[in-house]
Amino acid sequence: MPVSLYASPPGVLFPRGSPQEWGQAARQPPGLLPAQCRAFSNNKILVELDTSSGVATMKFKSPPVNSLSLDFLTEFCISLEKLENDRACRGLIITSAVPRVFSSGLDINEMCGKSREHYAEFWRAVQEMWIRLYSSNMVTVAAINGSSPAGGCLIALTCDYRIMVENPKYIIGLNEAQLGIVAPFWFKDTFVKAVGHRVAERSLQLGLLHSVPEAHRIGLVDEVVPEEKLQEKAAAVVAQWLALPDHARQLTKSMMRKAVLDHMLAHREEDIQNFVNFISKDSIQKSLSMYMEMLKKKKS
Ligand SMILES: CCCCC/C=C\C/C=C\C=C\CC(=O)SCCNC(=O)CCNC(=O)[C@H](O)C(C)(C)COP(=O)(O)OP(=O)(O)OC[C@H]1O[C@@H](n2cnc3c(N)ncnc32)[C@H](O)[C@@H]1OP(=O)(O)O
Repeated sequence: MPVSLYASPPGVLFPRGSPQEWGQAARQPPGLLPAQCRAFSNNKILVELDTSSGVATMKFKSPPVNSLSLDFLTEFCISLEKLENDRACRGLIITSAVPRVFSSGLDINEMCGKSREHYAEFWRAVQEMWIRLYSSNMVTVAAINGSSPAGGCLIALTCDYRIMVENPKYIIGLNEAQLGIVAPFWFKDTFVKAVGHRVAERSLQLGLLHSVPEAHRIGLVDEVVPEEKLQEKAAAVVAQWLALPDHARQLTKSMMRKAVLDHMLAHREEDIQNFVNFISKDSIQKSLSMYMEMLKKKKS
């Protein structure tokens, strides 16, 4: 019997009315999926669950860069909840179906020129995503097949294990400072838990985006593999972790993560207010607009 880490995650988020057909298996033409495979999908995420191994693969499919918009975060949380409640699912591999990008992090458009109410709703969704993934009973592995700045890196850090594809063009890190914004305390805590205080402090203050070998060296990713080996390696890692009795692994995970999770849950409302006040400042809005301009110019 799985042990519930946080039996009923402090949900807030789910949208008024549910526009998508979420919760229904995708209507696959017969024969496309093996009998032991179930799938569900929405606009931004595809999930395939292999019921024989108990492992689901979640693929982000929101081009061009899998940015974490409010819609994306909502769909992400709904799919996590669905898997968490499915007794057939014990492990989760998170990866991208968009070439060269795992996730570009929070959608900057959600943080520019919107109302305070919108910022609060958006930030609550970001928190919810992190709470659900960080407290998940499932074994979670990030199969990072592209660049993964800021919120994208946070998703990877929140998993139990990170495997990244070796590619000289890919980068990963919490680069918030480069945008003139500040990684909140629970991003920082998650990062510190993975790489240690000194490495995290330097990386956060400088807003560093690390190459894949460097990310491996500092412990930000656990393993580096060629692209063609990624899925096989991720499956092997999940199988290794799932070989342990669920209750022992889950209680250990809960114990290791409790302090960080409790700290966040205790300061959740305050954190939303901090975010809203911070992001509403004219100077921060200007920094974000300039950053978006810079991204667009880089292309031309
Ligand atoms: C003291 C109290 C503190 C309280 C807390 C306060 C604040 C905390 C606040 C926020 C925390 C935020 C965390 C974040 O996640 S912020 C987001 C940071 N993300 C980035 O910096 C990534 C930017 N993107 C890239 O570097 C590249 O796009 C990437 C390497 C991912 C891919 O490169 P590629 O060359 O393939 O693609 P591009 O041509 O650059 O992009 C295509 C297209 O997509 C747009 N875009 C990219 N990233 C984002 C994004 N994060 N949000 C929105 N849009 C994005 C890009 O502008 C291009 O658009 P277009 O030109 O085609 O229209």
